[in-house]
Amino acid sequence: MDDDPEEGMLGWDESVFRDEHVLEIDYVPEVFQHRESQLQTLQYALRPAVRGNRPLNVMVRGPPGTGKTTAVQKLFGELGGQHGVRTVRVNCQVDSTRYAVFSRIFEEIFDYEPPSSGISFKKLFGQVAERIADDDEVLVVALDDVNYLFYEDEASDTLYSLLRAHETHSGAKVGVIVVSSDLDLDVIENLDGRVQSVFRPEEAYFASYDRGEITDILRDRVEVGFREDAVPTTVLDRVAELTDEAGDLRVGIDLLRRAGLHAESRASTTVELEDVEAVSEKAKNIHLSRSLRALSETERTLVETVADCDGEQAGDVYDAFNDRTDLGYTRYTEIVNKLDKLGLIDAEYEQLDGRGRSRTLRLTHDPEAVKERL
Ligand SMILES: Nc1ncnc2c1ncn2[C@@H]1O[C@H](COP(=O)(O)OP(=O)(O)OP(=O)(O)O)[C@@H](O)[C@H]1O
Repeated sequence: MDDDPEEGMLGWDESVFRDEHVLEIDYVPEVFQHRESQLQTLQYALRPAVRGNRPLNVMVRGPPGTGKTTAVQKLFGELGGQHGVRTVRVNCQVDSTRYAVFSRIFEEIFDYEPPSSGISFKKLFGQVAERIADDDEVLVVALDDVNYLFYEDEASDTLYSLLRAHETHSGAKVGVIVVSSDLDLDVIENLDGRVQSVFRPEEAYFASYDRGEITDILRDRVEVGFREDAVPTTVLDRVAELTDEAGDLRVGIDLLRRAGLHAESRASTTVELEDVEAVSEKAKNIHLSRSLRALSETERTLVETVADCDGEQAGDVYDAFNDRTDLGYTRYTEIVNKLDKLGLIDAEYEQLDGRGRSRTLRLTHDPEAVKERL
């Protein structure tokens, strides 16, 4: 029929997907390949907790999309079933002060929010510490995206309170996992001496996946997420290639989902290369959003400034940045280098006629797409 609204689409009951949910961003995968040594480090550090003792602290680092949060979720899933262990994951982008972190821990422990009428930190802390000491529980706190606590200058105080809880409440045993994708942030060096002496974490480094690893991981997703034979190897390989270029596994997972939806929209029961190409720009933006989200206020201001002065020389961009922030040239150069390393800008030296060399700053993404996400 000419005017059939479903013409050109798969029917509502047909799909390329077997379980689309596994391609959603908050899905915790059943199979977690290529992170064995990192999981071992975490297990080694947390093992004492299962025996009722204070665990070792851990610092989890590595570029975006390398499985850091997933590793913590998997481990907490296992530990949460153990008697006498309490695990709490705090997203520090949402809870970026010591008070907010402890409110979140309070809520997890008591199953209700602390009174919003503003109880003092001392009281909030006291109730949390008393409860775990009384229940003889070991508390393991993961501070995910811990860089936000540093931006707010709350990291030392937060860690200090967590790691020294036993001094005011004997029997309160707490271990901390800090998670950060900010590779420039030297977590330890930025802490007060009084915290450094008690923190001393084990390190678990999550390196970027190589092309083969990306393909393995995406193949697992395809197997559970798509109907048999819906995604040919050529398509999987192309998705892996684009994911490798973007350097973030999220891009690959999003690309698979979008390509599947695109195939359905043209009434195909198999995903083809044309579906991948049609959605690849959109999928890359998921990495852009994630990268921008992890930046501090000042770093974002510089991204915005570069968006406004795209292709201009570093000195001119600095003048515009300085107008907005009042920051000096040294700090400016540090941020330029960081954004360059993160792949958000290209800072390339160019020869100026007879005037030596200067860096030219360009965004690596479309300035409008960047501004929309700031
Ligand atoms: N080894 C793996 N196997 C299966 N899926 C994975 C693996 N590593 C990462 N993923 C998937 O990739 C996505 C990003 O992973 P995750 O959030 O754990 O990364 P991250 O290192 O914490 O990133 P960020 O630093 O940006 O927060 C998630 O959807 C996750 O399911």
